[in-house]
Amino acid sequence: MLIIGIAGGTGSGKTTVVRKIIEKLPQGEVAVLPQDSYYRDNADMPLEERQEINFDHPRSVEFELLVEHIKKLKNGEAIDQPIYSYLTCLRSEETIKVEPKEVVIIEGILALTQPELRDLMDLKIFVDCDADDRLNRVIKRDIVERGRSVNKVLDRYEKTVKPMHLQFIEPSKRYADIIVPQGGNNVVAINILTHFIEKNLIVKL
Ligand SMILES: Nc1ncnc2c1ncn2[C@@H]1O[C@H](COP(=O)(O)OP(=O)(O)O)[C@@H](O)[C@H]1O
Ligand SMILES: Nc1ccn([C@@H]2O[C@H](COP(=O)(O)O)[C@@H](O)[C@H]2O)c(=O)n1
Repeated sequence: MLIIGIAGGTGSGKTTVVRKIIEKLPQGEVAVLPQDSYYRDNADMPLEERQEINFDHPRSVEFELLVEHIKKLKNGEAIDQPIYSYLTCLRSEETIKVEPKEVVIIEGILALTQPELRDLMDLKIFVDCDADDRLNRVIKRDIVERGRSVNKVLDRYEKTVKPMHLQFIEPSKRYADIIVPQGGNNVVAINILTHFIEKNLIVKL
Protein backbone atom coordinates (compact mmCIF):
# COMPACT_ATOMS: atom_id res chain seq x y z
CA MET A 1 0.00 0.00 0.00
CA LEU A 2 1.23 3.47 -0.95
CA ILE A 3 0.08 6.24 1.40
CA ILE A 4 0.11 9.78 0.00
CA GLY A 5 -0.57 12.98 1.94
CA ILE A 6 -1.77 16.05 0.04
CA ALA A 7 -1.85 19.34 1.98
CA GLY A 8 -2.16 23.02 1.03
CA GLY A 9 -4.27 26.02 1.92
CA THR A 10 -8.02 26.12 1.52
CA GLY A 11 -8.89 26.63 -2.16
CA SER A 12 -5.36 25.75 -3.31
CA GLY A 13 -6.60 22.94 -5.55
CA LYS A 14 -5.97 19.84 -3.40
CA THR A 15 -9.27 18.15 -4.31
CA THR A 16 -8.71 18.96 -7.99
CA VAL A 17 -5.21 17.43 -7.90
CA VAL A 18 -6.57 14.29 -6.19
CA ARG A 19 -9.36 14.00 -8.79
CA LYS A 20 -6.90 14.36 -11.70
CA ILE A 21 -4.52 11.75 -10.24
CA ILE A 22 -7.41 9.29 -9.72
CA GLU A 23 -8.62 9.83 -13.32
CA LYS A 24 -5.21 8.73 -14.61
CA LEU A 25 -4.88 5.60 -12.43
CA PRO A 26 -6.60 2.23 -12.97
CA GLN A 27 -10.16 2.29 -11.62
CA GLY A 28 -10.67 1.08 -8.05
CA GLU A 29 -6.99 1.34 -6.99
CA VAL A 30 -7.35 4.48 -4.84
CA ALA A 31 -9.04 5.21 -1.49
CA VAL A 32 -9.33 8.86 -0.45
CA LEU A 33 -9.51 9.95 3.18
CA PRO A 34 -10.47 13.66 3.21
CA GLN A 35 -9.33 15.33 6.43
CA ASP A 36 -12.61 17.29 6.39
CA SER A 37 -14.56 14.05 6.99
CA TYR A 38 -12.85 13.88 10.36
CA TYR A 39 -13.98 17.28 11.72
CA ARG A 40 -15.19 16.76 15.28
CA ASP A 41 -18.95 16.45 15.59
CA ASN A 42 -19.76 18.99 18.37
CA ALA A 43 -23.43 17.94 18.28
CA ASP A 44 -23.78 19.18 21.87
CA MET A 45 -23.34 22.82 20.69
CA PRO A 46 -26.10 24.94 19.13
CA LEU A 47 -25.66 25.63 15.36
CA GLU A 48 -24.71 29.31 15.86
CA GLU A 49 -21.90 28.23 18.21
CA ARG A 50 -20.74 25.43 15.90
CA GLN A 51 -20.48 27.89 13.01
CA GLU A 52 -18.05 29.98 15.06
CA ILE A 53 -15.59 27.10 15.61
CA ASN A 54 -12.05 27.67 14.38
CA PHE A 55 -12.06 24.98 11.67
CA ASP A 56 -8.52 25.77 10.59
CA HIS A 57 -6.93 24.82 13.93
CA PRO A 58 -5.65 21.21 14.29
CA ARG A 59 -7.78 20.67 17.43
CA SER A 60 -10.96 20.89 15.29
CA VAL A 61 -10.06 17.60 13.56
CA GLU A 62 -10.22 14.13 15.14
CA PHE A 63 -6.74 13.17 13.92
CA GLU A 64 -6.68 10.24 16.38
CA LEU A 65 -9.49 8.59 14.39
CA LEU A 66 -7.86 9.40 11.05
CA VAL A 67 -4.58 7.79 12.19
CA GLU A 68 -6.50 4.75 13.53
CA HIS A 69 -8.28 4.40 10.17
CA ILE A 70 -5.05 4.54 8.16
CA LYS A 71 -3.49 1.91 10.42
CA LYS A 72 -6.54 -0.32 9.93
CA LEU A 73 -6.39 0.05 6.13
CA LYS A 74 -2.67 -0.78 6.24
CA ASN A 75 -3.64 -3.86 8.21
CA GLY A 76 -6.06 -4.93 5.47
CA GLU A 77 -9.22 -3.94 7.38
CA ALA A 78 -12.11 -1.84 6.01
CA ILE A 79 -13.08 1.38 7.83
CA ASP A 80 -16.30 3.32 8.40
CA GLN A 81 -15.42 6.82 7.22
CA PRO A 82 -17.47 9.63 8.78
CA ILE A 83 -19.56 11.93 6.56
CA TYR A 84 -19.34 15.63 7.48
CA SER A 85 -21.68 18.46 6.48
CA TYR A 86 -20.34 22.01 6.01
CA LEU A 87 -23.92 23.27 6.27
CA THR A 88 -24.80 21.80 9.67
CA CYS A 89 -21.16 21.45 10.88
CA LEU A 90 -22.11 17.95 12.06
CA ARG A 91 -21.28 14.36 11.20
CA SER A 92 -24.01 12.30 9.61
CA GLU A 93 -25.36 9.21 11.38
CA GLU A 94 -24.30 7.32 8.24
CA THR A 95 -20.73 6.37 7.37
CA ILE A 96 -18.99 5.24 4.19
CA LYS A 97 -17.35 1.81 4.13
CA VAL A 98 -13.85 2.22 2.68
CA GLU A 99 -11.97 -0.92 1.70
CA PRO A 100 -8.13 -1.11 1.71
CA LYS A 101 -6.68 -0.10 -1.69
CA GLU A 102 -3.22 -0.12 -3.28
CA VAL A 103 -3.13 3.69 -2.99
CA VAL A 104 -4.51 5.68 -0.04
CA ILE A 105 -4.65 9.47 -0.33
CA ILE A 106 -5.07 11.67 2.76
CA GLU A 107 -6.12 15.15 1.64
CA GLY A 108 -6.58 18.23 3.81
CA ILE A 109 -5.31 21.64 4.85
CA LEU A 110 -3.61 20.24 7.98
CA ALA A 111 -2.54 16.85 6.58
CA LEU A 112 1.19 17.58 7.01
CA THR A 113 0.97 19.20 10.47
CA GLN A 114 0.69 15.97 12.48
CA PRO A 115 3.91 13.97 13.08
CA GLU A 116 2.08 10.64 13.57
CA LEU A 117 0.21 11.14 10.31
CA ARG A 118 3.34 12.19 8.42
CA ASP A 119 5.16 9.07 9.65
CA LEU A 120 2.52 6.92 7.97
CA MET A 121 2.95 8.67 4.58
CA ASP A 122 5.20 7.37 1.79
CA LEU A 123 4.85 10.59 -0.23
CA LYS A 124 4.05 14.08 1.03
CA ILE A 125 2.74 16.74 -1.37
CA PHE A 126 1.97 20.43 -0.75
CA VAL A 127 -0.26 22.20 -3.28
CA ASP A 128 0.89 25.81 -3.39
CA CYS A 129 -1.21 28.76 -4.49
CA ASP A 130 -1.22 32.53 -3.90
CA ALA A 131 -3.50 33.66 -1.06
CA ASP A 132 -5.51 36.05 -3.26
CA ASP A 133 -6.31 33.29 -5.77
CA ARG A 134 -7.32 30.96 -2.94
CA LEU A 135 -9.58 33.56 -1.35
CA ASN A 136 -11.18 34.32 -4.72
CA ARG A 137 -12.00 30.62 -5.24
CA VAL A 138 -13.18 30.08 -1.66
CA ILE A 139 -15.62 33.02 -1.85
CA LYS A 140 -17.19 31.55 -5.00
CA ARG A 141 -17.20 27.97 -3.68
CA ASP A 142 -18.49 28.72 -0.17
CA ILE A 143 -21.42 30.76 -1.48
CA VAL A 144 -22.49 28.00 -3.86
CA GLU A 145 -21.57 24.87 -1.89
CA ARG A 146 -21.44 25.86 1.78
CA GLY A 147 -24.37 28.29 2.09
CA ARG A 148 -22.26 31.32 3.08
CA SER A 149 -22.50 35.06 2.26
CA VAL A 150 -19.51 37.05 0.94
CA ASN A 151 -19.33 38.89 4.27
CA LYS A 152 -19.32 35.65 6.24
CA VAL A 153 -16.52 34.18 4.10
CA LEU A 154 -14.42 37.35 4.41
CA ASP A 155 -15.04 37.57 8.15
CA ARG A 156 -13.97 33.92 8.70
CA TYR A 157 -10.97 34.45 6.43
CA GLU A 158 -9.73 37.39 8.49
CA LYS A 159 -10.47 35.89 11.94
CA THR A 160 -9.35 32.26 11.54
CA VAL A 161 -8.55 31.04 8.00
CA LYS A 162 -5.64 33.41 7.30
CA PRO A 163 -4.03 33.38 10.78
CA MET A 164 -4.22 29.57 11.00
CA HIS A 165 -2.81 29.27 7.48
CA LEU A 166 0.19 31.33 8.53
CA GLN A 167 0.59 29.52 11.87
CA PHE A 168 0.07 25.90 10.82
CA ILE A 169 -0.41 25.27 7.09
CA GLU A 170 2.29 27.35 5.40
CA PRO A 171 5.01 26.09 7.84
CA SER A 172 3.99 22.46 7.13
CA LYS A 173 5.25 22.95 3.55
CA ARG A 174 8.75 22.15 4.86
CA TYR A 175 7.69 18.51 5.34
CA ALA A 176 6.61 18.07 1.70
CA ASP A 177 8.63 15.88 -0.68
CA ILE A 178 7.07 17.73 -3.61
CA ILE A 179 5.53 21.22 -3.85
CA VAL A 180 2.99 21.63 -6.67
CA PRO A 181 2.35 25.18 -7.89
CA GLN A 182 -0.84 25.89 -9.92
CA GLY A 183 -2.62 22.84 -8.43
CA GLY A 184 -4.89 21.01 -10.86
CA ASN A 185 -3.62 23.10 -13.79
CA ASN A 186 -0.11 21.72 -13.39
CA VAL A 187 -0.25 18.96 -16.00
CA VAL A 188 3.47 18.18 -15.71
CA ALA A 189 3.30 17.73 -11.92
CA ILE A 190 0.16 15.56 -12.17
CA ASN A 191 1.89 13.36 -14.79
CA ILE A 192 5.04 13.04 -12.66
CA LEU A 193 2.98 12.11 -9.59
CA THR A 194 0.91 9.58 -11.53
CA HIS A 195 4.04 7.95 -12.97
CA PHE A 196 5.59 7.78 -9.50
CA ILE A 197 2.46 6.08 -8.13
CA GLU A 198 2.23 3.64 -11.08
CA LYS A 199 5.92 2.74 -10.74
CA ASN A 200 5.50 2.04 -7.03
CA LEU A 201 2.44 -0.09 -7.67
CA ILE A 202 4.32 -2.21 -10.22
CA VAL A 203 7.27 -2.67 -7.83
CA LYS A 204 4.94 -3.69 -4.98
CA LEU A 205 2.75 -6.10 -7.01
N1 LIG B 1 -6.61 26.27 -11.24
C1 LIG B 1 -7.85 26.65 -10.93
N2 LIG B 1 -8.39 27.74 -11.51
C2 LIG B 1 -9.62 28.16 -11.16
N3 LIG B 1 -10.42 27.54 -10.25
C3 LIG B 1 -9.93 26.46 -9.65
C4 LIG B 1 -8.62 25.96 -9.95
N4 LIG B 1 -8.40 24.87 -9.17
C5 LIG B 1 -9.50 24.69 -8.43
N5 LIG B 1 -10.43 25.63 -8.73
C6 LIG B 1 -11.76 25.79 -8.11
O1 LIG B 1 -11.53 26.35 -6.82
C7 LIG B 1 -12.33 25.69 -5.85
C8 LIG B 1 -11.42 25.03 -4.82
O2 LIG B 1 -10.67 24.02 -5.48
P1 LIG B 1 -10.37 22.64 -4.74
O3 LIG B 1 -9.63 21.74 -5.66
O4 LIG B 1 -11.65 22.12 -4.14
O5 LIG B 1 -9.39 23.18 -3.60
P2 LIG B 1 -9.10 22.64 -2.13
O6 LIG B 1 -9.47 21.18 -2.10
O7 LIG B 1 -7.63 22.86 -1.95
O8 LIG B 1 -9.93 23.49 -1.21
C9 LIG B 1 -13.22 24.70 -6.60
O9 LIG B 1 -14.45 25.31 -6.85
C10 LIG B 1 -12.45 24.45 -7.90
O10 LIG B 1 -13.31 24.13 -8.95
N1 LIG C 1 -17.99 23.50 8.86
C1 LIG C 1 -16.87 23.89 8.20
C2 LIG C 1 -15.68 23.22 8.37
C3 LIG C 1 -14.57 23.67 7.66
N2 LIG C 1 -14.67 24.74 6.85
C4 LIG C 1 -13.49 25.25 6.12
O1 LIG C 1 -13.07 24.32 5.16
C5 LIG C 1 -11.72 24.62 4.83
C6 LIG C 1 -10.98 23.34 4.48
O2 LIG C 1 -11.57 22.71 3.39
P1 LIG C 1 -10.93 22.78 1.92
O3 LIG C 1 -11.82 21.90 1.12
O4 LIG C 1 -10.96 24.18 1.47
O5 LIG C 1 -9.54 22.27 2.02
C7 LIG C 1 -11.10 25.30 6.04
O6 LIG C 1 -10.52 26.53 5.66
C8 LIG C 1 -12.29 25.50 6.99
O7 LIG C 1 -12.34 26.79 7.52
C9 LIG C 1 -15.87 25.37 6.67
O8 LIG C 1 -15.95 26.32 5.87
N3 LIG C 1 -16.97 24.95 7.37
